[in-house]
Amino acid sequence: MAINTAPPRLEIRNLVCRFGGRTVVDDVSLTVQAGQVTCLLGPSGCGKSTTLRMIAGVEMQDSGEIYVDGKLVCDTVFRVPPERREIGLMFQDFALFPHLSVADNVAFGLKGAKEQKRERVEELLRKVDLIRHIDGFPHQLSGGEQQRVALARALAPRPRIMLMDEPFSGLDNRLRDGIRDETLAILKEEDAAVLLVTHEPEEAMRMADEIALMRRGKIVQQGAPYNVYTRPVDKAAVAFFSDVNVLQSQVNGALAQTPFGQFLAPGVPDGTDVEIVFRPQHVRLDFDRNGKGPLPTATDGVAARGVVERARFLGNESLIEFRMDYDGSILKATVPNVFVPNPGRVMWLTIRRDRCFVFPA
Ligand SMILES: Nc1ncnc2c1ncn2[C@@H]1O[C@H](COP(=O)(O)OP(=O)(O)OP(=O)(O)O)[C@@H](O)[C@H]1O
Repeated sequence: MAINTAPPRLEIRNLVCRFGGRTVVDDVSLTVQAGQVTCLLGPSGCGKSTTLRMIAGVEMQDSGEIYVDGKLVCDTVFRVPPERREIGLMFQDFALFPHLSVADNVAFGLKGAKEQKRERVEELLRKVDLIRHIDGFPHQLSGGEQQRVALARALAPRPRIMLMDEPFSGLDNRLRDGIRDETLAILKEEDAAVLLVTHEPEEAMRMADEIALMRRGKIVQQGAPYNVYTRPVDKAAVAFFSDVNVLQSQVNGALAQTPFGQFLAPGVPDGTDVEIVFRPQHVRLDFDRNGKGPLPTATDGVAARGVVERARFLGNESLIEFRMDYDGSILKATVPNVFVPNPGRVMWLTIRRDRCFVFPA
C-alpha cells in the first residue's frame, strides 16, 4: 500500500491571538488534508472565527505559524498577503454583488481568457444546479439559491483551502439540510481542504470528517465525529452534543457507588469525588410490577424507581422527565417514537453501563 507522505494541505501550529491582553486563541494546532472537512465546533465567543481570520490573513497572530502544502504562509515576521493565499471564503453574510449577474458574480475572482472563465462559471453553476439562472441577478434568487451562487463564487478560482464561517446559519431549517449535503458533495469533488466553523453540533456531525472541539480559545478534543461523540474528554464535551444526566459519587476501591449500582473508576484514588455522566437516550425504562423493577444485570446495573414528572413527544423521540426516589432529583430519558406516560406514573430506570462516562467532579 502506498503511504501518503505529502504534507497536509493546511497546517496551523501553536496559533495564539490576544486582544487587549485577553488570550482569545490559545495555542491552537491542527491539520486539514485536501478533500477533507474539519469542523471547528464550539460555543459563541470561543475563538473559532478569529482562528479562521488568521488563516485567511485578515487577522495577525501573536505567535504560531500557518503552512499550506508544507510551505510557510505566515508567522510573526513573514506574511503572504491574503489575496495570494489561494483561500476561498464563505461567511454567513455572503453578500453577492447585487448589480452583477449570477455569471459575473461567480466569475468575479477568476483570471484568464474569457472563454476559460465562462467554461468554469458554467461548470460550477451546473454543479450547484443553477445554470438556468446564469443571466439572472441575485435579487431574483431565493436565499438558498444565493447561497449556492456564493459557494460557486468561492470555489471558482479552485482555492486550495476553503474557510467557511457559519455559512448555513442564515438559511431556514427546511433548506439547510439539503444545502449542507449538496455543498459537502461539491466540496469533496473540488478537493479543497475545508475548515468550517459552526456552533451547531448537528452541523458538525453531518459535515465533518474531523471535529475539533473548541472552548475558551483552546481545542479540547479532536477526532472523527464518532470518536468525539462516544469518547468525550469531559462532562462539557458530552453536554455540548446532547442533554446529560449526572450522578454524584465518591470512589472507593476503584468503584463509584450510585443508586444504579456501582461503576468502574479504574485508577481513580479513593475518596475522589466523581460524576457519572450519561445521555438521556441511554436510560432504559421498565414498567412497575407490583412495586418491583427488573432484576440487576451486568450490562444495566441496578434499577432505580422514578415517577413521571413530565413527558413530551418531540417528533422522532419522546422525552420523559422522572423525579427520582433516591434524592428527588430530575432524570431525563428519551425513547424512540411515541411514549408519553401520564405524570405520576411509576417506572424503573436503568442505565447502559457501556454508555456512561466517569469524570472527576
Ligand atoms: N478585533 C477584536 N478586538 C477585540 N476583541 C475581539 C476582536 N475579535 C474578536 N474578539 C473577541 O474574541 C473572542 C472570540 O471571538 P470569535 O469571533 O473568534 O469567537 P467565535 O467562537 O467565532 O464566536 P461566534 O460564533 O459568536 O462568532 C470574543 O470574545 C470576541 O469578543
